[in-house]
Amino acid sequence: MTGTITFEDVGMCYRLHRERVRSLKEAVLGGFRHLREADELWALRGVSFEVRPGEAVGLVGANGSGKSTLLKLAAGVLRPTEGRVRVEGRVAPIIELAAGFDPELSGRDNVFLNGALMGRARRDMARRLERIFAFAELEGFEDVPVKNYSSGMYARLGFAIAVDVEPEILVVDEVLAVGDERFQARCLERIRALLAGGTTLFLVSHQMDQVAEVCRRVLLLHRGGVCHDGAPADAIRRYRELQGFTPPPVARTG
Ligand SMILES: Nc1ncnc2c1ncn2[C@@H]1O[C@H](COP(=O)(O)OP(=O)(O)OP(=O)(O)O)[C@@H](O)[C@H]1O
Repeated sequence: MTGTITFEDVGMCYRLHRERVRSLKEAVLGGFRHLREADELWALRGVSFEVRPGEAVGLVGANGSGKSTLLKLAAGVLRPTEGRVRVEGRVAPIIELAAGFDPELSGRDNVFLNGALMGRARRDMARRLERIFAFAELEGFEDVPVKNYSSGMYARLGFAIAVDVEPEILVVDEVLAVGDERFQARCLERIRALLAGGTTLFLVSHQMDQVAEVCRRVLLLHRGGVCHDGAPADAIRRYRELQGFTPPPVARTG
């Protein structure tokens, strides 16, 4: 069904190349060369779940637990080493700053580039240009190469493009944290409007209040596996337990 994301026993293994200096004896005998060793790192292993059309699912976990890797698999940017990822519907990924952007090109040309990456015709994107720059509040920056944008401006443009193309699945990685508070509020408002229209949302965030506000279900990742899948309050409590974190007491007034 359109808007569905299915992971079946998914594993993702990265190859890491590490440089190791040989011992003095090895170096003298073999010449001063660095030895390259290939190590495997399983960022995800045995991950299975299904996100149904119109669901708003949060993804939380400590740094390095595999959240971005999981989103990149859902967005089709990565292919799993093992298992199966099935995505039915048009995905608009807002993955990481500058993903899908060419820094040398102008903001306008990057809109066309991003549109093409999401399978949109140039004519279609031309029709959307003005609205995209208006939502991003970047009028006047259409012809500036995006390498001269600030990180917040990048994030604004990326978000504005993704939400304008009416995606069936919106995949959002942490970018909301980059925009200023007012822009974050506008992004959340737009996300809610898309959810009301039936868009599926997959959201990574370290801001637990944001996750609890937008999502009805949360997956908690721990060392590359899903260790909780359920109501946001329970997942957030487990997450904090795993981190050994107790939120500070709320200050009382009056
Ligand atoms: N391109 C890559 N090559 C090698 N290892 C990688 C690559 N990308 C991620 N990793 C490793 O995979 C693991 C999971 O990384 P990932 O970025 O998915 O975590 P994350 O939960 O999104 O972290 P964060 O909260 O810091 O963004 C980490 O150990 C990381 O070092």
